[in-house]
Formats: sequence, C-alpha cells, structure tokens
Amino acid sequence: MPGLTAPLSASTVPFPGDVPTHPLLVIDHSLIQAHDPEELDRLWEAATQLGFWYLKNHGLDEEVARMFDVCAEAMDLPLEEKMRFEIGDDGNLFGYKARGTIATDKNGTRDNVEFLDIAQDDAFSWPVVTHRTYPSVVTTHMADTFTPFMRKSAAVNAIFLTVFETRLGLPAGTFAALHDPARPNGGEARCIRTPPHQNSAGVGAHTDFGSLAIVNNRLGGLQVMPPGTDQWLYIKPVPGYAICNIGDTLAIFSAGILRSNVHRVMPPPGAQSQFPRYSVSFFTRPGSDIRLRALCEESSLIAEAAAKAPEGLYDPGVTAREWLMRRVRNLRRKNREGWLDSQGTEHEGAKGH
Ligand SMILES: O=C(O)CCC(=O)C(=O)O
Ligand SMILES: [Fe+2]
Repeated sequence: MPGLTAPLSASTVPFPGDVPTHPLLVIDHSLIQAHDPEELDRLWEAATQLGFWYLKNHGLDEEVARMFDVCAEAMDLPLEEKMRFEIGDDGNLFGYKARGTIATDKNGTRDNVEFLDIAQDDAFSWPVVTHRTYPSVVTTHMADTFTPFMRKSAAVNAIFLTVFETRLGLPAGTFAALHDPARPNGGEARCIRTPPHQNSAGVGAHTDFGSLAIVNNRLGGLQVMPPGTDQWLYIKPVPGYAICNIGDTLAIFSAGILRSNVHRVMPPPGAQSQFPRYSVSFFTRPGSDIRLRALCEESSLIAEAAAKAPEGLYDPGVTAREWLMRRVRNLRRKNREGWLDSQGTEHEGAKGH
C-alpha cells in the first residue's frame, strides 16, 4: 500500500551481509597528506600486499556525486548518439564502448557493460580537443563536472605516487615525471553502466593497464581475488570511501613490488541486482611515449626485485601507448582469434579475424 513502505531505490537496498567480502585496509587521505608515519606504513602494506585499499577523507565527495548524475544522463542518450563515439577495434579507449563488444572469458562470452571513457588530456585542455570529441552531455558538463573530478583525482594519485617513489628509493620526482599531465598520456575518467538482472560478469577478470585507479561504487559487484587463493571476494561499497588500486604499469616500473591484482565486476549481489549499476573511476596512466621497464638503474630495491623475476616480465619492450592499445585491442571480441573452448568448439565470432 502506498505510504506504508518506502520505495526501493539503489541507495536504500543494502549490500547483503551473507556474501564473502574483503576487509580492505582503510587509508585516510588527510593523514597521508600530513605524512603520518603509521598511515604511510599502512598504505605501503596495502599497495604491496593486495594492491587495493579503501580511501577516506579524500575530499572528492561533491565531484563524485556530480559525476554519478552526469554519467547517468550521458548513458541515457540514444544509443545511436553514443555509437557515433564508439571506440572500435583498433585499440583506442577514449570514447564510448558499447555492450557486447568485449569478451569476458576465453569462450568469448559477451560483456554486458557500457563504458564512457573521457581522456584526462581532453578534460585538462578543454575546450581545446587533444584526442577526440565526446557525446553532447559530456561536452556540456566537461568544465563543471569532468575536469574538476579529474583534477582532484589526479592530485590524490600524485600524492600516492610520491609516497611510493620514496619507499622504492627512487629519486624525488621520478613518478611525477613519468605521469606528467603536461605531456600526452593515457589517463582518463570512466563511467560504467550495467543493466539490472544480469547473471554473468560485467567486466571480466583483469588487472588494470595503467598505474593507479580510484573507483567509486554505490552498488556491489566489484570482486578481488587475494593472492594465493582462488576465491573471489566482494569489495563492499562504503559511503564516502573510494576504492584505490595499483595497475600494471606501476607493477612494471617497480618490478612487481607494487602489486597489480586481478579483479572483476559481477552483477550486484542479492536485492541490489534489480538496479542498474553505475561506477565512476579515474585512472592515472604514464606518458604515452614512456618506454615501460623496471626502473633498475634508478633504485637498487627495484633492481633486486627485477633480478629475481622471470626474464622480460617487467620489460615488455613497448611504450605506455603501445601497451594500452595492445591490451585494449586484445579485449575486443572481434580481435580474438579462434573462439576455441576446452572441447575445441569454435564459437561465434571466430572467423575472418
Ligand atoms: O566498476 C568497477 O567497480 C570497477 C571497474 C574496473 O575494474 C575497471 O574499469 O577497470
Ligand atoms: Fe579494473
């Protein structure tokens, strides 16, 4: 009966209490800024053990709230308008990624998520276009929503990078130079929308391509597999907390000392599955022309770690741009050759590529 029960909404249906979750370390950004020694130790532990942590007191609440609103509005644009900005199969990532274009497993299962990826370079150079143009809602809200969200998120990540380079024994400013926003780079904001009532992975198991991610979630679905286990654990969204993680390019620069851990996005658990799921992320990535390699000459700690690692693991022989494009190309279903499962069955999409 109307009035007796409050209407269900995504913000009032809680994350269920009976699914396995990971108790991520909680890092207080204001204590990191104040160089609190214990907090710096905890950040280092989080970054090297799991590669994921919660971040509180980050000062991004208003910017993130605006991003959720504007991203929902942008995703509501007609599909044909969004498709004018589709990223295609050549390895580009900035723009719109339609549902069903990425394989979420080796059998080529189609993903069910839409992405809108907006380059940091475009947001920072706005209204000058550095890489490309975007759907109308993004253009309308670049200056009041995307640019401030990215500027603040980039500043948070810049502080993390300073902490990490100190701990790694790198000369001051090494990571700042590798991620200099003044030179073209792969940094971006990403909005993701998953429709309600799904039963397969939205984003398949992956490690992030770049250096650092800040993920903002209201509904569950993000899962992490702790090292040495084969169990997926949910990362429960906590109001006011962002979820931060290390990506592959920081793992490469540090010869694996900083951990880029596997994760995926499943449909929201329990009653939350009846709502569309939105997430708002920011990714810091290296300068496009930076050659990816462990920074052995710059740090004896990294040199020691690299010496123990399998040959070539932290020296992929490509620039950050080539690395990103290769990883994105490999995700697209159209570029995956021979959809062969363990029975040798060829799946749709295999031919002609
Ligand atoms: O939507 C999320 O919670 C995380 C998305 C993610 O892992 C990614 O975009 O790399
Ligand atoms: Fe990710």
